[in-house]
Amino acid sequence: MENTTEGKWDSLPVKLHDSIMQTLDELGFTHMTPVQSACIPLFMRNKDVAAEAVTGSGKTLAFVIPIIEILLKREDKLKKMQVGALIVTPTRELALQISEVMGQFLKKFPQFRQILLIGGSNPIEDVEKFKEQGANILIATPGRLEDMFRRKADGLDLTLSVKHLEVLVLDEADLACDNCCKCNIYM
Ligand SMILES: Nc1ncnc2c1ncn2[C@@H]1O[C@H](COP(=O)(O)OP(=O)(O)OP(=O)(O)O)[C@@H](O)[C@H]1O
Repeated sequence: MENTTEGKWDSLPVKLHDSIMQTLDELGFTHMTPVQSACIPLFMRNKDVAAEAVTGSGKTLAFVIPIIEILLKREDKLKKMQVGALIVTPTRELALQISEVMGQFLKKFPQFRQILLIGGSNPIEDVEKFKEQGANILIATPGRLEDMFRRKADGLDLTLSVKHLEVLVLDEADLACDNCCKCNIYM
């Protein structure tokens, strides 16, 4: 990537976990992109962050890394059905991409489970998967997410699971709100 001019990862004011540094090394990502060096320190100090950056500027890692760091720093470890982070993204393709990146990093953190909740499959399969494997990080498109909140009768109480939420990411929020007529967010 061309635009990785913002210093090495170890120049961040907060030290990243060794396993994250190792994964970055394996990926060959020696330097941060501007959006990463701007967002990661704020995120890790639990600030609200709104970032606007062009496609391909490395936004995904700017929230994937802090999510893992924030969940690692929790005093009460997340249990199987406790969701600590929710990423909402407008398209299935974006959700898949984020899940792949998250998966690369979670290989070294087997204590965390992620689940991808997107349309195009039978929602009952998602309910069963969630109940069976649990999930601490949700990556979802809005429609399927809303569906999952209505599955108490099928044995999934998502409202209860998200009581432990620490991080909410609205990826491509402008696009999501352009497409969405179900909520009261106006931009
Ligand atoms: N620090 C880095 N060094 C080198 N490559 C990187 C770095 N961060 C991300 N990349 C790579 O750059 C590409 C674009 O990153 P990413 O998909 O996160 O961008 P984005 O801003 O989220 O794009 P989009 O708006 O399309 O979602 C990916 O292939 C990713 O692996």
